[in-house]
Amino acid sequence: MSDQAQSLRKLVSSHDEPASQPLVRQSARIITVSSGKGGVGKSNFTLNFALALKSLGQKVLLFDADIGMANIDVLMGVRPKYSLYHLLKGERDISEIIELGTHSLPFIAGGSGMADLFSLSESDLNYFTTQIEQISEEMDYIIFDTGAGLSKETLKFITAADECLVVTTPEPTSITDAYALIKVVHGLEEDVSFRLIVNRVIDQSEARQVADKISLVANKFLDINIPLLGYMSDDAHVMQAVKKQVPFSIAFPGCPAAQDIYSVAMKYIDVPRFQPRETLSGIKGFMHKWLKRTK
Ligand SMILES: Nc1ncnc2c1ncn2[C@@H]1O[C@H](COP(=O)(O)OP(=O)(O)OP(=O)(O)O)[C@@H](O)[C@H]1O
Repeated sequence: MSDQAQSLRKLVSSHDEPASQPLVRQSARIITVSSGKGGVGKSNFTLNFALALKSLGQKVLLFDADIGMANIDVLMGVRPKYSLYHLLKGERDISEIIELGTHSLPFIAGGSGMADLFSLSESDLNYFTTQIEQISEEMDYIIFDTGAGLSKETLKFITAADECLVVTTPEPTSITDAYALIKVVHGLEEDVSFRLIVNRVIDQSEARQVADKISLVANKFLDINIPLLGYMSDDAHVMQAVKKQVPFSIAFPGCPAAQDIYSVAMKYIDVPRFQPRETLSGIKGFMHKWLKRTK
């Protein structure tokens, strides 16, 4: 095993996995978290969802792919030394740009490098692909926090991934925009599956009502099901945690939103996979599709 592969393994290894256990892994599951409308709680959900999965023993890499508004580092109160920019400029390799955030969550800060990602030469793109494929072998999940809306860059990430978790609130504008996102992505790439996260709800039945509305229309016009993965309560602790720059599930572990996020993470890993594992395209499929749309 190369030095780089060894350092990556060390970086992502979870405390409950014995060092001697052989790692027979398939490619990581590639998830994007997105929303039609901005400001619906997508980044807070993504970060705390990744932390919850990690605390459940999963190996997770969080990739801040929100081009204009990368702020995962701000939510954790950390200042990353390196970002994607340094990888793309050939100044650092992939293991060096993976920063450790709250509770040692591995993440790649987006920042200015994200824009460069879309104007790389063929050979630089190949280098980026090889680097990303290398880390994927060490992960269970790679989660991309994408920008909100229908920008070309966001759509490239979503259409290349295995699954998109769509975050919406119960507001009609947010619901309409969530459906618009699903419709556009589905029109571009039918293989992407969707699940819904309804944020800022009073209770489960409100989340169910929102999910039913979206599912009904998606069923009728797109002939697809959009299951509800889970919800997060409207909870003042979220804003307090944002101000403290500590993820809410760590700052206030017993708060309603934190309890909800753990339920979502447990459901995510417990429920039989939405697609059988063998049919997932994994990082190779992701990079193939992503490159196709980037060239
Ligand atoms: N469950 C919640 N309860 C109460 N407030 C919330 C909740 N979720 C999010 N918020 C509030 O919404 C704000 C925006 O959240 P966040 O930055 O996660 O949204 P976003 O969708 O990622 O935004 P952007 O589109 O700018 O990337 C938070 O700072 C917080 O104040």
